[in-house]
Amino acid sequence: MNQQPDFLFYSCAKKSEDKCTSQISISLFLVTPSGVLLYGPPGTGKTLLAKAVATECGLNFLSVKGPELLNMYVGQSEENVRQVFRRANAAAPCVVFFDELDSLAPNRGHSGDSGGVMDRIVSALLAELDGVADAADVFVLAATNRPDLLDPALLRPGRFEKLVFVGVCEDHEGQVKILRAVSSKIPLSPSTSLERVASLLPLSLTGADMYALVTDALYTALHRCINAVRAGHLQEEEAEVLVTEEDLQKAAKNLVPSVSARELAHYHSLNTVHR
Ligand SMILES: Nc1ncnc2c1ncn2[C@@H]1O[C@H](COP(=O)(O)OP(=O)(O)OP(=O)(O)O)[C@@H](O)[C@H]1O
Repeated sequence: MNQQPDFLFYSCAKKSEDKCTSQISISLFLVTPSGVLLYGPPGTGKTLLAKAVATECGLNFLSVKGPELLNMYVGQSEENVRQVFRRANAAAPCVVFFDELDSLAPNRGHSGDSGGVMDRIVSALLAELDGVADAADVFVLAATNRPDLLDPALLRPGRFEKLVFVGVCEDHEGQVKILRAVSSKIPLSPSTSLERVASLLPLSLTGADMYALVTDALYTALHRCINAVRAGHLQEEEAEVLVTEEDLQKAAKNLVPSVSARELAHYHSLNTVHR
């Protein structure tokens, strides 16, 4: 099964407004006792989505970055993997989320380490995943930017059987929703139209790019405010930082998408392979 990207883009931005997305997330779990693998370019909201799923389902959330489990001492990395599952069982009902899964479970025999350490970690992970399939209230989610590097045994039934592609936003409507979410804590001038700002954006931006855009506009507004106080045009106590539409438009002009067209095409080809 492969969910369409739209639901994923909007799931975080719309979390509080639209219960429909969370219902999709919940049903994703209810229909599958196995794990779900989120894959796609960096910064598209895979981690956010995993957190949103746990929150919406009212489950505990245990997040582990793959490289954190790697250890130089013999046998310790495998033990770290087993410990994560022990902690997940203790925290059940719980979502355990493995970020950067490719660093933990590369294709066996191709990882290039001399002692076969990575192979043993993958085997330990597979054994734990098989065990978790029997535990009704521990759900496994993982994310990767490189699904092509993963050990294929991970994708077999009962393990990460469901693959979900999380791509960039491909319409301005979706971009407005993400802009709204990432600017929710920023003082925007009331006349700002996020629709007009979104209409200037290329359709290849990740959520993280849009967060960078809004932060850039905030810095411009901050500098304006500081300069006005320094020049004596404003008293410090009456200075108010307000991000205007012009600030956002300027940031939009300077923004370079973090994922190139070539990389996007590569992810789309992977999406077709895993569909
Ligand atoms: N759909 C979205 N809605 C709102 N904000 C988003 C969205 N996607 C990304 N962001 C912003 O980008 C930041 C990074 O997102 P996140 O860490 O979830 O991406 P990721 O796909 O897990 O990245 P990586 O692959 O590098 O781990 C978030 O903290 C948030 O500010």
